[in-house]
Amino acid sequence: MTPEHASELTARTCQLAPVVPVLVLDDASKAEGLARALIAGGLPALEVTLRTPAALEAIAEMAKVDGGVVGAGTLLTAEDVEKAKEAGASFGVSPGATKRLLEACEANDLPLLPGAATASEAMALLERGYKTMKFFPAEAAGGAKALGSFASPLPQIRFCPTGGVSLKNAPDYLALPNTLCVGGSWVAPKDMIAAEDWAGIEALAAEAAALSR
Ligand SMILES: O=C(O)C(=O)C[C@H](O)[C@H](O)COP(=O)(O)O
Repeated sequence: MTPEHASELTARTCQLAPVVPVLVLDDASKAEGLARALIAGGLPALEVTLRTPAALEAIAEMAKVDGGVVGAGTLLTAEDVEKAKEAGASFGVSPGATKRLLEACEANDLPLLPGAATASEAMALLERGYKTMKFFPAEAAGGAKALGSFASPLPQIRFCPTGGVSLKNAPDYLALPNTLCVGGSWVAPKDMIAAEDWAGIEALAAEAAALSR
């Protein structure tokens, strides 16, 4: 998969809703209920981070749920890419970008939303053909003000800011010309997942889905 094609596909995924939930699952048995709640609330694109032993099984469970598009987050290695693809991930997300990771995603046809925090990192990805990127760590890297400043010199790049994004500050990012959506974990709190509070999570999702772009 070329970087250009990957960016077209990840841009489409980012445009499904204003927010892409960033999910950390410790128990794969919660995956289906969580996916159904988020999709019912209006957030079909789901990023399951590869930070727990349950993550790959959770991706496989979520991939079976109609109406969703499940991706793998926190991709760090070529092995992560291969396992995520095998589990049924439709896209990948990474906190940064290395040559090996980019090569693995391109070779395994996994559309990647690669992370970038600076103009130089964004330029290096652009040079390779990526035009849709994650701005991470968003708040720590300067927030909406910093991301907005990329729009003039780098107008061809669109971003999904994640890292410290919340319902409160999401509108600042979504108002930017170079932001497609935001990513955040606030819509699926660990305690609500553990309690299987699917109605509560659906309500958080609906609140996020109502954010205007
Ligand atoms: O590791 C990745 O590939 C990521 O996607 C990083 C996550 O987007 C952020 O860690 C989410 O940050 P919070 O929403 O503040 O919890």
